[in-house]
Amino acid sequence: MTVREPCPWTVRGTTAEEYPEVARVLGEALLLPAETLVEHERRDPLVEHDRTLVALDGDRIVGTAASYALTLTVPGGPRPAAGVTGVGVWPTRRRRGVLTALMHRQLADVRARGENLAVLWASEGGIYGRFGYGLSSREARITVSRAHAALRPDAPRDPALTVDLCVPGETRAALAEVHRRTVTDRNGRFVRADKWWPHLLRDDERSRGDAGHLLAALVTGPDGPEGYALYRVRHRWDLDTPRARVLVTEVVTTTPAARVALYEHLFSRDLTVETVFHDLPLDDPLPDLLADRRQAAVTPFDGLWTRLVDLPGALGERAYAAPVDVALTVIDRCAPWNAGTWRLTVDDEGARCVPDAGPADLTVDVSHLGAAYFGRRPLAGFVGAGLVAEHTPGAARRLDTALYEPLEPHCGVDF
Ligand SMILES: CC(=O)SCCNC(=O)CCNC(=O)[C@H](O)C(C)(C)COP(=O)(O)OP(=O)(O)OC[C@H]1O[C@@H](n2cnc3c(N)ncnc32)[C@H](O)[C@@H]1OP(=O)(O)O
Repeated sequence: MTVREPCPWTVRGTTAEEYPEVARVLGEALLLPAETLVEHERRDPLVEHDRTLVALDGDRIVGTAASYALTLTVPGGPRPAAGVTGVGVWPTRRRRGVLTALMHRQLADVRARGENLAVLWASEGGIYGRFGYGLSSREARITVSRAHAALRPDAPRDPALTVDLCVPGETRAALAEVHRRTVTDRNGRFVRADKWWPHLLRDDERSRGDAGHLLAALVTGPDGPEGYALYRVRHRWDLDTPRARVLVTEVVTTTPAARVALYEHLFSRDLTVETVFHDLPLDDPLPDLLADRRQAAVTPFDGLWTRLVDLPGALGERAYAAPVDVALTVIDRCAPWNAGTWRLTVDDEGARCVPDAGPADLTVDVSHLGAAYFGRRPLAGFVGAGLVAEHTPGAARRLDTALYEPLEPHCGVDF
């Protein structure tokens, strides 16, 4: 894939005072009311203005790109990462290189901050590959009809657990505690700083849509909270027949029994016909817990895109499932410091990635290494597609074995 040369747009940082103008461009780009963005930000600040970039046409802002400083779970544990967000270009300035200019500057800034990775949720699948991002996770929407929601008799149940229905804002400390204990359970999750909660628990008319209030089902055991589910009920009657739906935005648990207690609570709401889990891990245990696993309708969707900002740093700070010694020629058109041949060695002394004179075992675009980073999108698949060149037979499989992670990644929060 070709990448434009960075175009001569001026890109600079911005300030909190300038946010209404940033929101004007971003809102128009994302088809959101700018005043809503500004109002949310005024009430519950989330934007990191010192990490927000704008592109200028004269003195007018025509493009924006921002990021959050995240502590992201990756194979081996939590690491600093840039959570890229707030990307938008004014409609009459598109396809003239504004985004390209923003992406180049942002990559350089992220690298200068010492963050080896950047991740994002893409509005469209065709945008970010050219900038070195690869789709690294798939998440799932799972729908279960109430008529077929019985769980297996041997699903783990704990009579010591209680489930209570709470106002989310009033039980935020318990939710945060449960989330904190589970953040390293899955790659792709990030430590949820306090400022995220008002956004995730927002319950105004806009966030409700045509559904009811946000509810928190909290599971508590003898030693305190063990899990929660956030959900709304969308009420419907079809003549004299109730047809409400339970819409679940998050399920977080510290034990299998707490998870079962929450599923049984969600499936037990009278007057409902089905439960829709908007974002679960692709390998969530829910289907296996059903008496008939085929009754779970699983729809995968794209999760995080990952970018190795500093390639030797990102590969060197990751944990591996097996030893490996492989030479990679890396193509990186946006981050020239990554381009060239590198030797990745994983042995008893740990992992290191250093420049190498070659010859290479594989030639790979940095976006495919980003896709493979969470250990669930094998490079062998890209070799099969003709997108990664394998010069040493078996090299991709050996690297995949080292990169392998047993669980699917799951971020769960579209930022
Ligand atoms: C992490 C997030 O915030 S995701 C949200 C992203 N924002 C949006 O979707 C808002 C609506 N869209 C926009 O604002 C703009 O169209 C953007 C930001 C997607 C692209 O901005 P532009 O300034 O037009 O991009 P730019 O001109 O730098 O294009 C670079 C290349 O990407 C391609 N490209 C740009 N947008 C798209 C797209 N949506 N789909 C496929 N290719 C695209 C261009 O064709 C160009 O290709 P080329 O170099 O081969 O000619």
